[in-house]
Amino acid sequence: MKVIVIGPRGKMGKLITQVAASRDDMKLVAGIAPKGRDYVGMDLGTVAMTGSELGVPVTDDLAGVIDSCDVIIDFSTKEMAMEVLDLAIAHKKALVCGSTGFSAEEMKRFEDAGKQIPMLYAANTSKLVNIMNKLLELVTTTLKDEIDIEILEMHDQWKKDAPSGTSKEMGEIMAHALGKELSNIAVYGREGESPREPGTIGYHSLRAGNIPSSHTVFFGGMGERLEITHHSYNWECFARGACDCAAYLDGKAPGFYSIKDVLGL
Ligand SMILES: NC(=O)C1=CN([C@@H]2O[C@H](COP(=O)(O)OP(=O)(O)OC[C@H]3O[C@@H](n4cnc5c(N)ncnc54)[C@H](OP(=O)(O)O)[C@@H]3O)[C@@H](O)[C@H]2O)C=CC1
Ligand SMILES: O=C(O)C1=N[C@H](C(=O)O)C[C@H](O)C1
Repeated sequence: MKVIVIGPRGKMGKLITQVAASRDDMKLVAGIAPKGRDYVGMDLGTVAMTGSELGVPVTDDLAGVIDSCDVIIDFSTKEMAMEVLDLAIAHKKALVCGSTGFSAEEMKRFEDAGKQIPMLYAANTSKLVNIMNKLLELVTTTLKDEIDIEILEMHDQWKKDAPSGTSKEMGEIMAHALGKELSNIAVYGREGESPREPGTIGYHSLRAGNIPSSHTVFFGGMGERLEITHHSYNWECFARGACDCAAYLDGKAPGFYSIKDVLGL
């Protein structure tokens, strides 16, 4: 399948380009940069450091190249995501979006896009994180209000959003398992904030150095606690997952897909 990568100089965009370039079932046809970057016009392989030239350019004109692709992979920014989404719908192209930090209204736009194009949104494309989500569902469904739930996530100092998209998704999964529509967000340890209330889910975000990604969910019971943790050592697991999501969309009918479909979870 023919692939366009948005933001090929970014941390994720670069790795996704490298993984896609190494796959026999994918052919990169362009990389998309923000308007006017000095690397526009350069070879995608050079920009994304794939080890050799790919013979396709980085451009800042998605509309001009979009018809040459089957699928777009977008891990860039939440602002760019909406522009990419509109163009994907207008040109009937499959889209994988893994960016985070969206409002409920923006998430609804992704969901609605599934009526017109094959659309896959995944806040986390690691296989192990998505298996961890099943474990969270099991513990919460089993114990309900018997336990206190706290999510601690750690990322690098450059991450723009907090809490992470993954921890918001984990909170939603567990709130749903508790029979609640929305999780209550509780933050502790700051002056003037009240102590923990029963039935809430606490979110804690830590940003330091170049930590790739860590998520721990603490289930606090009486006299015991369970901690379930995922650590990534780098961002490769997310890039591989992103390409698996794109390959999954090949030939699919319009629909709003999730990584659970890709992994059969
Ligand atoms: N779903 C998942 O599993 C994962 C999701 N993420 C999410 O992916 C997103 C990107 O993360 P990360 O790679 O760390 O971020 P970076 O800041 O490293 O990269 C973002 C890239 O987007 C590019 N960009 C910005 N605006 C535009 C635009 N208008 N058009 C085209 N490209 C644009 C930037 O270009 P330039 O370099 O020129 O400034 C940059 O290369 C975040 O939302 C993050 O949370 C991250 C890891 C895993
Ligand atoms: O920005 C990152 O790095 C990551 N972002 C995603 C998120 O917000 O959950 C996924 C992963 O944690 C890495």
